[in-house]
Amino acid sequence: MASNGNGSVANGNGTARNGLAKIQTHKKHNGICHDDSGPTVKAQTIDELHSLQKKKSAPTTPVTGFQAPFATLTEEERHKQQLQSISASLASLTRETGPNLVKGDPARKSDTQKVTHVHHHHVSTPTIAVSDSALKFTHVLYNLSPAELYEQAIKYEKGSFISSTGALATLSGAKTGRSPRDKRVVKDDLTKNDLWWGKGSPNIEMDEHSFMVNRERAVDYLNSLDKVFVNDQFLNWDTENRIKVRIVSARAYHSLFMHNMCIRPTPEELENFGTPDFTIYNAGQFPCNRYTHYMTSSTSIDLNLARREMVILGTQYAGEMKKGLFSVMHYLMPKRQILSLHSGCNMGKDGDVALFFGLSGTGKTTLSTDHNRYLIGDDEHCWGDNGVSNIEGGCYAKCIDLSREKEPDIWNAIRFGTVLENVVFDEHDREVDYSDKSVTENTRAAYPIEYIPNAKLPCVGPHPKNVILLACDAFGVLPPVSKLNLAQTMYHFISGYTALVAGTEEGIKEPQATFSACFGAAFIMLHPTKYAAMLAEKMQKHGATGWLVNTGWSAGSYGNGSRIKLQYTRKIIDAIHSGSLLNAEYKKTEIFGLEIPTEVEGVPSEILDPMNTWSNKKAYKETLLKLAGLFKNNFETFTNYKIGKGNNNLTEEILAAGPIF
Ligand SMILES: Nc1ncnc2c1ncn2[C@@H]1O[C@H](COP(=O)(O)OP(=O)(O)OP(=O)(O)O)[C@@H](O)[C@H]1O
Ligand SMILES: O=C([O-])CC(=O)C(=O)O
Ligand SMILES: [Ca+2]
Ligand SMILES: [Mn+2]
Repeated sequence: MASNGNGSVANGNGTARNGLAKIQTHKKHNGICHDDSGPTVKAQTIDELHSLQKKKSAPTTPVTGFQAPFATLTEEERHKQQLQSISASLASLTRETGPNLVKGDPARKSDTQKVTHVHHHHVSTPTIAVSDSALKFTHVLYNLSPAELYEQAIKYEKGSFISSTGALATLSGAKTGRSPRDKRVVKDDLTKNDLWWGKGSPNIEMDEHSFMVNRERAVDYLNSLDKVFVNDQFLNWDTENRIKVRIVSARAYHSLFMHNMCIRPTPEELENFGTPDFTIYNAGQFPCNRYTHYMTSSTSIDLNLARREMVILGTQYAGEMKKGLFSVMHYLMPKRQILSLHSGCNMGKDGDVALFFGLSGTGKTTLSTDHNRYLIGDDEHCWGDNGVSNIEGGCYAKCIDLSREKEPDIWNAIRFGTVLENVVFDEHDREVDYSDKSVTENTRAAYPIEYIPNAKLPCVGPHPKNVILLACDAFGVLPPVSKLNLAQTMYHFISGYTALVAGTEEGIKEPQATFSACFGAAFIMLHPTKYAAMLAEKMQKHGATGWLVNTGWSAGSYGNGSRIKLQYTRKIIDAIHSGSLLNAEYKKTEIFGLEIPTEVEGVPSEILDPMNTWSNKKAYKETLLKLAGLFKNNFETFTNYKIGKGNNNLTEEILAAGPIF
């Protein structure tokens, strides 16, 4: 076929042979057609073009004078120090030479060339490599940004996808929740008298040697990889009691999760980071060795307080890192007379602070995320002499049955940067189906706290006015709200009650009572009475009021009744915050002796006394007695302990504040 010289194929009369109009192109006077007439790119080769795309991050540390330890160093020296610090973290403790570290992605040649001369800190003069691992390089991906971590996850981690709203949807593997029975704590001269051991304690002992075996296993695994992720971040918004943490992990998912959940350092803070106070080695893809003493499964989460280290083997569930660090805070903070709390926390416009205690799934995140109040944090706090501070830099919300209408702020936080764990989505449009439990019921979203529009930054506040204890009572006999005196607050705090529903699919199942001291027995390190005494002292000193809120069932147990509407629970919480509930009219319930209001604005009065909502009064009474018996049995282990110092009679009052029948 002939061409007419300007590139289009046509017959002589301006109409293409198939009858379509002739394609008009710009005709330059020399008769040559150009692809376009716009400005051209300032590159001669494709590599050059790509190099234009990214500009170097701006230098972050202004030279501020001699108070900053790194200020006199060149950027290159600073990088070298950082790498040496990381190399020290990753060093095997049994070999002469540590890993050779390189900053950057091994897939990118230009990154690799940046720093190839940094060697292990032990090695100042060249030595003969004694093992193959000493010959290879480990690439360190240090404090990557969410965008970089997305790229890593999507390129290299199966099961990573971008959801329709921009979140990173991923899978945590075989474990979709924490493994408390696989937690081990090194028992040594330091911890044997300090910590809570034995019945009811979450601290299952291991010896130092077994810890080192697991540590070496994790470090060798991590060093065998082409690359590891390193996060250097902070815990605790109270800057005087801030802890520097380093997380070494093998997955971009883990790095992004911790980026969101810990406090993110500013570039300046990062450059002056120095040596971490605590290090996590997350080798979760790799199992522990069951021939190792104290190992009872392939999963082990090991805490060594003396070494300030934690090792994770055999579970990729990211919550282990979050809650592992929380355990560390439960040890370190009380030593400084600061109370660590498994609670949410928010603040009203007038500065009134509320704490929300409760076990998993009782509503800490849901109820502390309140559009009319400032969010201080959703899960882990400290209460010290200056007030409260959040330990974390992010939130970890349950997603099952999440709806835009009921929880708009959480819904809107699920966007670019958020980690979405174990959710199910449409294969084409990536719309998440929050009702789908195919992978697990424990679907989760981890997002930075700034994603909540009314987050209080920095996340600190004054002393709490209200202390709200949340229980999801699947028996349906606890009132939706009761006002507690101090002894009752302590009784319920130490009991740490909630009821879970065993099986949600196969029809009616018996609810199961869970008692977890301080609403967080899985994370506390000292005896529960130590935390209880501190809470009592602080509540008394600052005049805080205690409340018990049942976010669980009404009008019958699970199977007959139904969960109290979130809308009603929110009204109850509103009335607590505003102070109006303090002045309501109260009556006392039988057995539990709880003070219940007769009216709450926006809540049908008949549901305030659970007895009214049960059609079968006999069944109500039986269930109430059954639950009271469970409380009594559980509390027996605490009857031999004294709460607080001196000859106060709080201990007796607390014992008397339980159910009487
Ligand atoms: N009346 C209610 N009050 C509070 N939450 C409710 C209520 N009814 C249903 N829910 C649901 O219960 C769940 C409460 O979970 P939430 O994430 O707040 O738990 P959590 O206490 O923060 O636990 P975790 O410590 O595991 O993060 C949410 O999915 C919420 O939608
Ligand atoms: O730790 C987790 O996996 C989630 C959580 O907040 C809890 O269980 O209290
Ligand atoms: Ca939560
Ligand atoms: Mn929690």
